[in-house]
Amino acid sequence: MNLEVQDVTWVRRGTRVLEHVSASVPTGSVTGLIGPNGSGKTSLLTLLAGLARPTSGRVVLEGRDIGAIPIRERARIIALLEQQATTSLDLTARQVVELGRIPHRGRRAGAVRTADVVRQAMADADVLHVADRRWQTLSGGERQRVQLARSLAQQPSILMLDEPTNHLDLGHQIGLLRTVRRLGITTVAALHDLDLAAAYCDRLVVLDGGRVVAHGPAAELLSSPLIEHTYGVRAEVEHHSLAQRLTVVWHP
Ligand SMILES: Nc1ncnc2c1ncn2[C@@H]1O[C@H](COP(=O)(O)OP(=O)(O)OP(=O)(O)O)[C@@H](O)[C@H]1O
Repeated sequence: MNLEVQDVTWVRRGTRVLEHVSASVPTGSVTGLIGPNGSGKTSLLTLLAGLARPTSGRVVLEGRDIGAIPIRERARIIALLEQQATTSLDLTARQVVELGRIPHRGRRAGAVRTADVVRQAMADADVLHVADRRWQTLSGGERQRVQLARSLAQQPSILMLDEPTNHLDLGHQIGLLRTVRRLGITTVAALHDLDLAAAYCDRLVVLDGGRVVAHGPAAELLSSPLIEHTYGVRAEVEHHSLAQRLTVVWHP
């Protein structure tokens, strides 16, 4: 599923939160959105997920304007894991994950057993052991992983993740991004951790002030000038020979 942002500008309540943004999300790739707080990452994910319309420009999914795709059809294609995903309902973790199956309800073609899909999604997100716990009793990291399982249960072609590693310990941060890579779903993830972004993304798009200031292969894009210019932080970007990836060493 090819997804493209074409010269998008979005004005929200008088603020220009995205300006002339163009980007493409190649099928099967993991694209990282990086940039400082308020640079427009969540806004771009919101438009990519078709949850709002840009002021100008287009978001195009397989040649169709995303706004023209009916909500239920869109929900079978795209899952969005929001930054503060929550539920006010008194549900168990498993029931929260089952909500991901709603867009597929009543469909006979290729019917799969909901219970199997839900179990697999919970295994992938490492939350089977909390399946029967009430949502409200889960820790922040457990909730985050249950919401990931809910997105995976949606069986989307495209996965949007807004700061998915929030609340997660180091092992689960790595585990989540490895899982996403292993599943091979086309993914767009807003990330703050530049080491993780360099290690697990194929491509990076760098936003600053609502504009794309750099984009390219994750293995090459990060540099000292880019980090200093974008984040106002002096840092060295080194190739770690043992880990075989770029690492960012910042100066105090
Ligand atoms: N509903 C809204 N109405 C008006 N402006 C908004 C709205 N939501 C966000 N903004 C503004 O849009 C800009 C981009 O916000 P956005 O949440 O997309 O940034 P972000 O890069 O995801 O930030 P963070 O890293 O802090 O999550 C910010 O200036 C923000 O204040």
